[in-house]
Amino acid sequence: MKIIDARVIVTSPGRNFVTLKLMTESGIYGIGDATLNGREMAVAAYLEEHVVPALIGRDASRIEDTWQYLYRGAYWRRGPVTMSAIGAVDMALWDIKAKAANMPLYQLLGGKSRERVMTYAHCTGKDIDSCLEEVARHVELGYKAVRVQAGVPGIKTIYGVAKREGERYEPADAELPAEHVWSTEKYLNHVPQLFAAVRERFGHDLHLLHDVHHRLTPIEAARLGKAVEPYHLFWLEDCVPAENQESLRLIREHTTTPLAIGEVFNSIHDCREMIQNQWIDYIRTPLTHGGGITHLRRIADLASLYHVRTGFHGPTDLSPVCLGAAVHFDTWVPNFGIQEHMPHDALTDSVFPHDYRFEDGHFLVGESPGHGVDIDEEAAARYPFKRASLPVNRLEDGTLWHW
Ligand SMILES: O=C(O)C(=O)C[C@H](O)[C@H](O)CO
Ligand SMILES: [Mg+2]
Repeated sequence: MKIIDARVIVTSPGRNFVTLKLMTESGIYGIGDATLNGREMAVAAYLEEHVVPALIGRDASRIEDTWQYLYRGAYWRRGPVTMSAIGAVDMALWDIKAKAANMPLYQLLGGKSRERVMTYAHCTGKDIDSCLEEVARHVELGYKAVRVQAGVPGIKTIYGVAKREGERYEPADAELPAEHVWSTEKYLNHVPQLFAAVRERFGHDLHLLHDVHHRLTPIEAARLGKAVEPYHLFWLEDCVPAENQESLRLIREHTTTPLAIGEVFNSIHDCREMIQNQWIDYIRTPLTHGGGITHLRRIADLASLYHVRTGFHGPTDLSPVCLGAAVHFDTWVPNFGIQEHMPHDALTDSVFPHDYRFEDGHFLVGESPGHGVDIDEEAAARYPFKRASLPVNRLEDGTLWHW
């Protein structure tokens, strides 16, 4: 079954998405998500200029060979742009293979390991009280797990908290990077109070998560991990920037708070040491940025040997195509932990019709052949690309810090 055509579709129904559509001679097509927030056009150009020409005429059924061809064949291995491009091709090829087999993707991966996929929502508020209201609202919606982030007194703009009350949080909120000011001390003093308040009101059954968003040093992360131990977090996420995998060792030696990391990783080599040393509990690399199903399967298998479970990144800046494929992966993968869920808005959902469903705090996988997500190209064409950038962070003295 030869690939006869490929289209890179850039659309912005509220925010930017890059989608790869591969057409085969049999009429079956596959869809892959190639969205890299704030750097969308780099992946679109990589696909259009360097990948698509090499795909035409290839056998769509040779998924592994195509993966190796694009990875080894580029000579320049790894990196978010390369791996997102490969991820989109891989996702589209698995979609084609599953459609050709007339099976939902999870069947092709090995069938169901579970009936439903636990997911967590984001609860944010400008202060602790409004955050508690958001937790109450999400408990009401059925969520069994929530990520809790609140404004910190003395910090004007903080990761994870919407600009205005009632608005959705969107990190890429300006054409050029907005500048935020960060104070580690103010943050570290505040977070334990937030979790004390959540546990006091909601008890210990609800799973609680928190995203540090790479802002601490290892010893500061160790301090935070210890401070929140009484509140039994499901995980503490991205507590340090992790180019240096060894830095996770120190944190691990000091705290029993479970650690999740990896939403900015794109290869097994980014997390190999931390998995093999059991310094983390959850690996978050998503299908799009991590080279697709073929590569994430390899990461998940390695992780399973060391009691590390998956907790895929699932923000609104990955398209419903990535989320749909992830729900299939999550339904199959034996060492599943949790799936992030930042709901897309109705406009995005209308551009990407899908058959996964949310019910009672879980995703339910669809039964249509493939990964169950499509793109309405006519609708997509109505929303042209709009440049949007992620913010940068500075310490109070002006030093550029991690955002
Ligand atoms: O969802 C999360 O855990 C994030 O950290 C979201 C990121 O800030 C976002 O995807 C950046 O594009
Ligand atoms: Mg995160």
